[in-house]
Amino acid sequence: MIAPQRQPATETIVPVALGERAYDIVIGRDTIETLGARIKALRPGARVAILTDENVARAHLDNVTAILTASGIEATPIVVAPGEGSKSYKNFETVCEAIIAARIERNDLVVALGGGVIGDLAGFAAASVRRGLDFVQVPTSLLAMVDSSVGGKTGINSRHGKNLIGAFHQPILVIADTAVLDTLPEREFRAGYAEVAKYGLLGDADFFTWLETNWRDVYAGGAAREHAIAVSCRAKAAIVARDERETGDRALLNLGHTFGHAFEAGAGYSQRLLHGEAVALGCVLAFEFSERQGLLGGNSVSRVRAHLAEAGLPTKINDVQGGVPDVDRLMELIAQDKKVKRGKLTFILVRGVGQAFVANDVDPAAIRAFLAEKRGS
Ligand SMILES: NC(=O)c1ccc[n+]([C@@H]2O[C@H](COP(=O)([O-])OP(=O)(O)OC[C@H]3O[C@@H](n4cnc5c(N)ncnc54)[C@H](O)[C@@H]3O)[C@@H](O)[C@H]2O)c1
Ligand SMILES: O=C(O)C(=O)C[C@@H](O)[C@H](O)[C@H](O)COP(=O)(O)O
Ligand SMILES: [Zn+2]
Repeated sequence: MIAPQRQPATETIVPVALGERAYDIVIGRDTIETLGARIKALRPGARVAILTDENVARAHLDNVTAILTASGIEATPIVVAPGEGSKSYKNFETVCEAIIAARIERNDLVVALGGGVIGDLAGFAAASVRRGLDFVQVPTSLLAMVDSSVGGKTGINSRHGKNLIGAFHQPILVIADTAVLDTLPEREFRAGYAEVAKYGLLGDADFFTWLETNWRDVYAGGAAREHAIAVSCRAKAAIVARDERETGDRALLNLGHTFGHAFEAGAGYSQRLLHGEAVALGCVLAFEFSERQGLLGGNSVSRVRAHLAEAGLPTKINDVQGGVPDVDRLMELIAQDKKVKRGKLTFILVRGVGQAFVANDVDPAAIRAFLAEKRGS
């Protein structure tokens, strides 16, 4: 029986149906209050290491520690610098050593308290220390709530490209407390919205239409925001449940990412271009490229561009602070994408809004010419 300290007003539970690796995503205001009780119910007697970053620690670490302490759970905090640069070999070592030093053992847990950077880093450390520790995701950014905390992709970046070192390692629980978003900077919220819109673009035209009408309410908070988070989590959970390790249509979740990841790497994994911003731009380019390939007509491209731009996201290469690398470097980065097989490029292309598909063997010359035109070189 789970007895939370303070009962959240409403909570939505989205199950991720992965057999013996199944878990719940618990969504709603104040759901973080249930963290201690839920951990106790899932892993009685476990101690935890909480990985977080400096910004999230300032806003939420004391509260989370108090919630765990109230349930009799001993917690050791590990705090890293904020930002994409923290998904590095150096931090991976620091975090693994800190988990080991805290004597987190196989019956214990790692808690990822933060955005996608913390979730990816904590998950990879948990997958690796003592050959695998369980972990809990407590996402604190919109992006982490709708995407990175779900599905078990964990990892760090390489100079050759994004997320090239990592593991599939599912969390045992995800607690997405929407109240935590009250402290999230606006630019970060907008970046997370790109991944929300992605679900509409890749497979749910009605959701995209709903977002076109209701996005301001999603930004404002309240019921529309919780609805958008729940729809996104349901979409991701369904895809992950049928293709956990991306042997098939999980790749749809990569819409916009092949272009986007190359731009992020090109920006040195810096604040010049956030992941969600790169995804927004990448989605527009995926629609434009698909149109160029004769795959879609009508007003889809202008619709997608207009919506993402009005939501405050970059939609043109010129929107990237400091620009993007030259085409040779972009093609080098794209060649390292994890979807590449024997040198053949895979892109997620579209036949319309909500109609994405996995295109294998996309002509590199066509991508190169398209990028050269788009960056004006
Ligand atoms: N594993 C996956 O399936 C998956 C999916 C999507 C993205 N990702 C990864 O996620 C990362 C991006 O995640 P992100 O956008 O959350 O970035 P992030 O983790 O850098 O967090 C964004 C920023 O907001 C701050 N922050 C987070 N929550 C806050 C809060 N509640 N209050 C105040 N500040 C807060 C952080 O300190 C950081 O500065 C990328 O590395 C991307 O590759 C992974
Ligand atoms: O969960 C997935 O699968 C995704 O592709 C979600 C993406 O939003 C996310 O950015 C993911 O980390 C990208 O995966 P990668 O395999 O291209 O690194
Ligand atoms: Zn992403």
